[in-house]
Amino acid sequence: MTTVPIDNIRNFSIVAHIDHGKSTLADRLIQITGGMSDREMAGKEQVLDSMDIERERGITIKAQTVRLNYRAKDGKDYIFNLMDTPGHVDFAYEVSRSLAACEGSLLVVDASQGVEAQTLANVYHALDAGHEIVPVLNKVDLPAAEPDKVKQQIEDVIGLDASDAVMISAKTGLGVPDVLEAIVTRLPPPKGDRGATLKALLVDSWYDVYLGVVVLVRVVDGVMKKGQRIRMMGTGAAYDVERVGFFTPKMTAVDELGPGEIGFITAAIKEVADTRVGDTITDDRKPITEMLPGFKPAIPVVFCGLFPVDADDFETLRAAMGKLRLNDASFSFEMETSAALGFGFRCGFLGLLHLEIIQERLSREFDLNLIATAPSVIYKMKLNDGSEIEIHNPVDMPDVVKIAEIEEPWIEATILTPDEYLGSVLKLCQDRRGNQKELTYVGARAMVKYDLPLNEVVFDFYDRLKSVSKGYASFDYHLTDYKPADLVKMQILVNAEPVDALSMLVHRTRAEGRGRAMVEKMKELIPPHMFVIPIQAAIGGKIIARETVRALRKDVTAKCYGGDITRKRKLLEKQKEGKKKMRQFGKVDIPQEAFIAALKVDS
Ligand SMILES: Nc1nc2c(ncn2[C@@H]2O[C@H](COP(=O)(O)OP(=O)(O)OP(=O)(O)O)[C@@H](O)[C@H]2O)c(=O)[nH]1
Repeated sequence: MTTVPIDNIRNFSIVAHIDHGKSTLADRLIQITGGMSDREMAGKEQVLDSMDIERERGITIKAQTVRLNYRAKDGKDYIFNLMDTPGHVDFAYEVSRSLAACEGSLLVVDASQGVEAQTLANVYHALDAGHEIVPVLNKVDLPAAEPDKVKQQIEDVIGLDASDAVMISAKTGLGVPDVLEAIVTRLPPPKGDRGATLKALLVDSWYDVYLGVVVLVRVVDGVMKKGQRIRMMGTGAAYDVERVGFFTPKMTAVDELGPGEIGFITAAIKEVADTRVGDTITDDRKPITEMLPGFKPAIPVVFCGLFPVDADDFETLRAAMGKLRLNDASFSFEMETSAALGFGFRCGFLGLLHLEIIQERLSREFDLNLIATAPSVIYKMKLNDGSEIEIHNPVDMPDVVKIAEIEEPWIEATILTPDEYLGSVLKLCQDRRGNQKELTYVGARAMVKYDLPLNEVVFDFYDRLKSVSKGYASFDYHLTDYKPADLVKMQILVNAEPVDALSMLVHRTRAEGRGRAMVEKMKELIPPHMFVIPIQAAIGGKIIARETVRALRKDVTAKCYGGDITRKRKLLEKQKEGKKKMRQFGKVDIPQEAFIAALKVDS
């Protein structure tokens, strides 16, 4: 294999709002440049995030890269490294680190939809990474496409020159060859010195069942070779490189990667945790002294407890979480016990979507039936003795008399919505204690910026936003700072006993509404017992809402008149099955649905 001159390399990402056609375009580029045969492509839509790769890679949110060969109109051969980036707000961190390995981005905007919240968020990440950007208007085959309007939006809202935007239909293939030429002529090649000592960026790493830990690298200077002894500067660990290669998207082995190239290496690295994303890799024998800028670690911001419905599943749950964590260092968990729910885990996530993905995978792939407690954010508490603590589980909150001040995290949210839903969107943000910062228009759509407490967003904000805007509003956010807040710990008492899994920190002004909604939901879902069950919401000793489940004597076998014994047994079996989905709490059986419903209520 001949080495390619650095000037003939182009490293780029595709940034877009969800559904604007990023994966479809990536597939087209792979197909045209011959990265996969038509047969391989057929029936395998969306190569970049297809289910098999998702399975192989363990998790869809991981960035990955594909190398493409392209002979341009100038007659020269180019190498493209196309780096995939996740689209969702929770993974902004992963987007930034993928972008750090490239010099340019294709900004894909659906010409029938226009600029959306994540178009903005992602393009700003690309600009922050110093990228050259080529705007691409997709879906021009649709009758509703309005490319001229969308070009204007890109200029007005983002401030990018869109006069040379490439017009394409990733679906039909129209205009896609122009994208390939634009990559060559409008994106810059990487810079790097082949003769210098090895300096490479550790972009990502994951566990592969056959190869062990695979590390994705971007070589900046020098050459990464098979057999070379490398050193990870951040951790200080040294390894002998065993394999070097790239993805086409199939794994292809080579002897070396030169400056500007992106590919993978394997070495005898035991665990993904031994690699630090953003670390600088150098030659162990003559190490460089200055590290690359690196990244801030992704820190969990949303926490919740996950408990198996069936206590016997605890070990299975622990093993399943361990497996998921292998390829997702931003997911954290530690053991937790709850009087109501038994043994489980306190888990940390990058955001609500991340939480949903993990929960969904635990139940789908590991067949686990789980109860999740109310999501919580990290609160900072200043205590009267001058110390400061961080609380991410309401159960750990110290006695109120010891607390001098509580601070909660705030976010800045950007929401784009068609004008007709603006009123409802503003009301939703206002109800969630938001402060409006800006209201402008992007074509016919309103763009609002709100400061919101993260604590109010973790409670079904996405769902509410979608429902009040009939799915048309788009949303993006980033954390800003901590602000003092008048928060109280609200408890739910069933039969006069607090259910720890349902305690939460809420703003004082919102406590009564939420407490009322929760007890009402619980009342509907707790079946009548042989005694009266009071359900109360309380702050400290003060009851703020109350409902009562009336008593009922329920004899399921009474109907059988003592006659048919098999029928009687069947009924008892059935009742036992029903019981399995219940949590025994004191003398009361609370069905799993009651926990879920109580935590989902909106007030
Ligand atoms: N009509 C038309 N539909 C397209 C075009 N490009 C993509 N689509 C469709 O738009 C939908 C979204 O495309 P994707 O490629 O999955 O979008 P994405 O941006 O990768 O979305 P995520 O993977 O969710 O981030 C799919 O149903 C595609 O078939 C196009 O040029 N024209």
